[in-house]
Amino acid sequence: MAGNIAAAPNFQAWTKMAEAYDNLTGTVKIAMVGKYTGLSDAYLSVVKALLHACVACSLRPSVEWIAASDLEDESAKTTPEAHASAWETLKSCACVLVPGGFGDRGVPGMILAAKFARENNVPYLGICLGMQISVIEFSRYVLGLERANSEEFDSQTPHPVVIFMPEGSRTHMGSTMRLGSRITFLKDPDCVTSKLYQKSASVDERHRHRYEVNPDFIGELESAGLKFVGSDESGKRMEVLELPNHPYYIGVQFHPEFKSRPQRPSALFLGLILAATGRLQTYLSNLPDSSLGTSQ
Ligand SMILES: NC(=O)CC[C@H](N)C(=O)O
Repeated sequence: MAGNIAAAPNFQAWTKMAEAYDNLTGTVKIAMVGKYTGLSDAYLSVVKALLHACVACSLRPSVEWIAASDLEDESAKTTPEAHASAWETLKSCACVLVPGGFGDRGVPGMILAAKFARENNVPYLGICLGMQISVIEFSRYVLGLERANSEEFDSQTPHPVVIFMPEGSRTHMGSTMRLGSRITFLKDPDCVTSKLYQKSASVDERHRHRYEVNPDFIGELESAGLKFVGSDESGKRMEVLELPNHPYYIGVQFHPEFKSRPQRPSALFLGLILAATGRLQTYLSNLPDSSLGTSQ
């Protein structure tokens, strides 16, 4: 049964990558603003996706964990040292990432982090909850809807910019949770997201959420400058937002970290690291030839 004996594994490419990583000297500081910052395993896929993207850029990631609640105004009164240090750390980073999450703890701090990134041209990637945070932030501070919120955090909000949109899927399990791989259509071939995904018109990424951007507010948000460049096949579920005229400001309802692999970094994590190090425009203008081989 010689035919069934596995060939000796070929670790050449892996060894080369590991050796290259051992010799990397440059680092990039990434502010990770979340709820469970004491539990880095809670965001393991995100941390690995950052590593894959950084290695593709010949850099080491330096992940700076910021407890979102330390950024809040309330913390300036109750824990002034933690507040000062959280802001100092945020300001020292080359980019900001707000990962997925559930529940309202830390949400006001995440909103402040998204506002800081938007106003100061700091590259930002918001994943799932992080995208919803961007929409709340933009609604409050650009549209002037002071109490804009997600129904998840304030069921009485007069401006529900993020709402529960049950799907009742016959093909996907998960009760009220929208789970699994779904196709996102990118309508504008010139948007940064489409370019990063090798000029794709659609991408297939994984989901894990209940709430979505309220379709009733899309017109108002877009007129004020926030662009929804990706949606599901119905056109009603927003999947990707971008802020044009910003070095890199992207929010995604899906979780690009789950399909990231060593040597096949997630397109959007790669974009974040390239933008954080001032290399995004060169990379985009040289596509497709200089592609770093992303995961889709
Ligand atoms: N995975 C997430 O970030 C979920 C975001 C939000 N809590 C929702 O259910 O829609």
